[in-house]
Amino acid sequence: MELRRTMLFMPGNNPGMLQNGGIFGADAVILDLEDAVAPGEKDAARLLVAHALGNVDYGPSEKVIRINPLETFALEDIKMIVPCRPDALLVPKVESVQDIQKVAALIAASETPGQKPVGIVALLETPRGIAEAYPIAQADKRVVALALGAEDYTAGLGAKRTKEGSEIFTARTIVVNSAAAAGIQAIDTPYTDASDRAGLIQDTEFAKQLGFKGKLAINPRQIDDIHSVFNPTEQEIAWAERVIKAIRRAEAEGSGVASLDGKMVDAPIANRAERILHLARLLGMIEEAKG
Ligand SMILES: CC(C)(COP(=O)(O)OP(=O)(O)OC[C@H]1O[C@@H](n2cnc3c(N)ncnc32)[C@H](O)[C@@H]1OP(=O)(O)O)[C@@H](O)C(=O)NCCC(=O)NCCSC(=O)C[C@@](O)(CC(=O)O)C(=O)O
Ligand SMILES: [Mg+2]
Repeated sequence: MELRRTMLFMPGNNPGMLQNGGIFGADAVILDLEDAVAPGEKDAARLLVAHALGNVDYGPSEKVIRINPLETFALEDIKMIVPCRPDALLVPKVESVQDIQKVAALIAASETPGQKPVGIVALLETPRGIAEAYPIAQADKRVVALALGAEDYTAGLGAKRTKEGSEIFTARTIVVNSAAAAGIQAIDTPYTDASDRAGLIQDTEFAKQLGFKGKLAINPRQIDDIHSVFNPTEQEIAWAERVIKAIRRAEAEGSGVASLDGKMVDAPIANRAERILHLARLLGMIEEAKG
């Protein structure tokens, strides 16, 4: 599975940001054709984003384009953008299985022979989208992640948006559970105050605790802080290695349960340890053989 600890938005009509977006080390860059671009600028932004895909080096960052909703400019976006070989499309305001199926069919019709299949990240940001989260997550094999958009969502609810986020708790757990049930990733809503580092870290820690695998970002300053929350710590890696050793020892003795520092270690705990070690390996924090 791709690393998507950070997915950095950049407005599709801002040549400076599109040019530099690859230098910040985000796991994914999102070139935005939707809400960051005014209706009158959609055609120009589409051309600019297509040009950036062909000419800007985004390094190892996954290249994701946020298209417009199906009922507005999605068709034009997909026709021009898909042949430029993005890795995935971020589809906003997804509300149903049919939305995903329509986008998947349009992508298939625009892919060129031999092209790596373009994935879909479904952005759930309406009450109906949250209500349909699991069917959406497993609507098509192109769907690689669900993302939560809390600003549009709380506007749709008529809820007050707060810093501590109690109004989005239910939506967050629904998104995480639906993604996990479908075997794909859940990506958390952006933290919109780009100057509030402490708030960002706290919000990201909570998202990680709930099971999110990454967070949307709006400013390059947010990237290192989000990564450091999602990266396993040295202590977590050491714990995971000890858990795996303990469970292997127990298995050799014919048991599925081990004791580590007086605490029970069994299959789900070993699975959690394996996930930590897998992430640590992906990040080059440990070598292959150590797991
Ligand atoms: C937030 C702010 C205005 C702050 O401005 P500031 O001026 O304070 O930025 P500074 O930090 O001072 O910039 C220092 C240097 O970094 C460069 N730089 C900044 N940001 C960069 C970037 N993103 N990519 C590359 N480069 C960047 C900048 O060009 C400068 O470069 P240089 O001049 O060379 O020094 C700015 O970051 C920004 O515009 N962000 C993107 C906003 C955006 O895309 N929003 C739409 C997507 S969210 C969304 O839609 C979610 C949702 O769907 C969710 C829902 O529904 O809930 C919804 O609907 O809301
Ligand atoms: Mg939105």
